[in-house]
Amino acid sequence: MKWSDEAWNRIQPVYQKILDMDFNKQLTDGSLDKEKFKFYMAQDAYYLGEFGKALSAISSRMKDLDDVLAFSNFASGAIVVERALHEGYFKSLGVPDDVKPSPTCLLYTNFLLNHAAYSNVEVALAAVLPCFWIYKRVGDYIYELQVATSSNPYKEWIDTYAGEDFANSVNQAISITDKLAESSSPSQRESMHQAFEMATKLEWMFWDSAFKLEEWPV
Ligand SMILES: Cc1ncc(CN)c(N)n1
Repeated sequence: MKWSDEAWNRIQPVYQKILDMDFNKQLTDGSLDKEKFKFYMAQDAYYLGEFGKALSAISSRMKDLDDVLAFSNFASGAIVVERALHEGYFKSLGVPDDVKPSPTCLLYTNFLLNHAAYSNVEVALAAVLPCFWIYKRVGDYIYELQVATSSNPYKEWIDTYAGEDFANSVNQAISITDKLAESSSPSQRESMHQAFEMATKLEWMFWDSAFKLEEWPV
């Protein structure tokens, strides 16, 4: 069985919880409170900048030049989206440019940067993979359900992750991760699973923190 098939099976309980989240249900039917979406957008812009740096660090650690190029393209793609959020949603929603990360956002981005810098590269790949794969699956799921209510104010955001370009990046990231997993030892493959599962939980926490408008306790 491919590493990615095993990984996807192992995260099913958390993935189902993600589909069931109020944030995603309300985004789908368009009833999500604007403040929550605004909070999410601001945090996501911070997240994407740090995610771009993690992808860039991973790119520099790859051996195969095609993989260096792929991760370097993913990194620039993340930063292009971050810039577009500032130009688009930040202006239309009135989000200030200097976003301070929430506790969950900081936890998640530091988790990714830490793996990108210090873990074996295949584990670093497994840590960033949910950022691609879960968004693709959740994006497709929301897209399918929202068609009936095309007046949804969040339609533009929903369309972003249901597009073909993103699908190609996701498939490429999965197959590079599988390739590295094939030449990894059983214990390295297990470390990859643990990083993948932890990042999946952090994805859940990221949506949850936006729904709660999470603040620093002190
Ligand atoms: C938190 C989060 N995770 C993943 C993605 C998709 N790259 C995102 N925009 N934001």
